[in-house]
Amino acid sequence: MSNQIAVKICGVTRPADVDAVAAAGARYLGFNFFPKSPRFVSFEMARDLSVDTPVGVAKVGLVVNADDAMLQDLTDKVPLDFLQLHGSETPERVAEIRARFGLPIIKVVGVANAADVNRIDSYEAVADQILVDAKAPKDAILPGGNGLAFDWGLLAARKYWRKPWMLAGGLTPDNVRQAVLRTGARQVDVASGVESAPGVKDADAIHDFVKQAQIP
Ligand SMILES: O=C(O)c1ccccc1N[C@@H]1O[C@H](COP(=O)(O)O)[C@@H](O)[C@H]1O
Repeated sequence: MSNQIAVKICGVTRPADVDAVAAAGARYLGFNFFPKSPRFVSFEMARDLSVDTPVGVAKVGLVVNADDAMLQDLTDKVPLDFLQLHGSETPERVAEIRARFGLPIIKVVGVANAADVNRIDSYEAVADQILVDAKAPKDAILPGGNGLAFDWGLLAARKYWRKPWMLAGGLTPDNVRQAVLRTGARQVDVASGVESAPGVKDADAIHDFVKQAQIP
């Protein structure tokens, strides 16, 4: 039976992580190309991990305000299914990347208040999916992957967009069920919440997360 709530496990770095993601029944895995992340992988590492990834698991490349040269090199070297834009890319830049590199785009919008939720509207026409994440604190080194949740109540009035969307930010095996029930999300994404240490994925936690995300 396929999982009704699609799960993305972001920031895999080892072949064992790919195996754990596939065994748990997650729909997507993410390779993180942001150099300051503890989950960073080189293009070569991601290409090797891609070979191990079963066809039923979509490979997402996470980049932050990447320029065309970086994206060209990335898409030449790594067989990705999606690009996840986790920076301050404008709707115009999202449309440009989508047209130039020919991959579906997951655009991340960081949310801390109702105005941030309204910003999602401007990306609906240009992105293939929206990822609603907690907005990173101003002094944070990472624009995501900080294990911070936002007030899910902010989505109460506006959780139905025309494009598929994912919920992210501080999700764990312990809170993902509540998050799905509170927000109506059909897709969820996690990085730090399934790790034993920053950048080190835990197979049991991945399994638990995917299981807990499913509403009986
Ligand atoms: O995980 C990272 O290191 C990271 C770095 C830069 C941008 C985004 C990053 N991760 C993404 O952040 C969200 C939420 O992460 P968490 O579950 O709260 O740890 C997730 O979408 C990752 O894709």
